[in-house]
Amino acid sequence: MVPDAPAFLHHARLTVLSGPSGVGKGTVVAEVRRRYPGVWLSVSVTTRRPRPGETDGVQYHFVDDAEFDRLVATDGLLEWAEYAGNRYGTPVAPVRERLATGAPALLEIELQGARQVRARDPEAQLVFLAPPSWADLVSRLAGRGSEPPEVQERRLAIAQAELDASGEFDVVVVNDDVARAADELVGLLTAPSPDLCRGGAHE
Ligand SMILES: Nc1ncnc2c1ncn2[C@@H]1O[C@H](COP(=O)(O)OP(=O)(O)OP(=O)(O)O)[C@@H](O)[C@H]1O
Ligand SMILES: Nc1nc2c(ncn2[C@@H]2O[C@H](COP(=O)(O)O)[C@@H](O)[C@H]2O)c(=O)[nH]1
Repeated sequence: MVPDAPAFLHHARLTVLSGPSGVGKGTVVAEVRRRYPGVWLSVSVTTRRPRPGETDGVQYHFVDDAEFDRLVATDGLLEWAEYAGNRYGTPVAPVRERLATGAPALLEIELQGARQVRARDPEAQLVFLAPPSWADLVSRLAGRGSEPPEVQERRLAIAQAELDASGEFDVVVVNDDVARAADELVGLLTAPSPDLCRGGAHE
């Protein structure tokens, strides 16, 4: 039987997983959730069109520009960014509700959003997923085949800047192997926050 979540997964900490497009964030998170279905992942809103196989409300909430504008104007997003011609954002209410229960929350977002989360919540744990090499990243993005070559080029140009910023993150996990990277991410999700080790933020 697959356990719902590790018994020690009880610290209300926000973890952000970031990294260049095609590095394998979605794949590694899917492996973590296959093992532990109780690991909670925020569902972002995006103005990007769904890919074949994507379902509204599962991978993303797919919205139009007017709805995205409305969410920004009403402070409905914890963070948001424009990325390769589309907008993406994290609905704030579900994250707040999740953390209020004392359980951890995971976001899978790009660099600008990770920076915004850090500014709003300095306790958040920022994890950068890196490819073993540039050539691996290029071949993974191409091999996924979900974007035409010109969009892949645009994403790879952004990826270069994202890799340069990996030093801003608390931890860098190399996705050389999905199962191994998932092990590492589970360890990070279940690690007590440094603040809790000191005795709590609100004393
Ligand atoms: N460790 C790995 N070794 C080889 N291939 C991998 C590995 N991890 C992921 N992949 C493959 O790389 C491709 C991209 O993975 P994935 O879609 O998870 O990336 P992503 O970082 O979530 O991308 P995006 O940010 O664009 O959503 C997929 O085809 C996936 O199967
Ligand atoms: N800042 C945010 N970035 C997000 C969010 N949801 C996803 N993303 C990132 O966007 C890119 C592209 O995603 P794709 O699904 O079009 O390949 C990737 O890096 C995602 O991690 C979000 O809510 N905020």
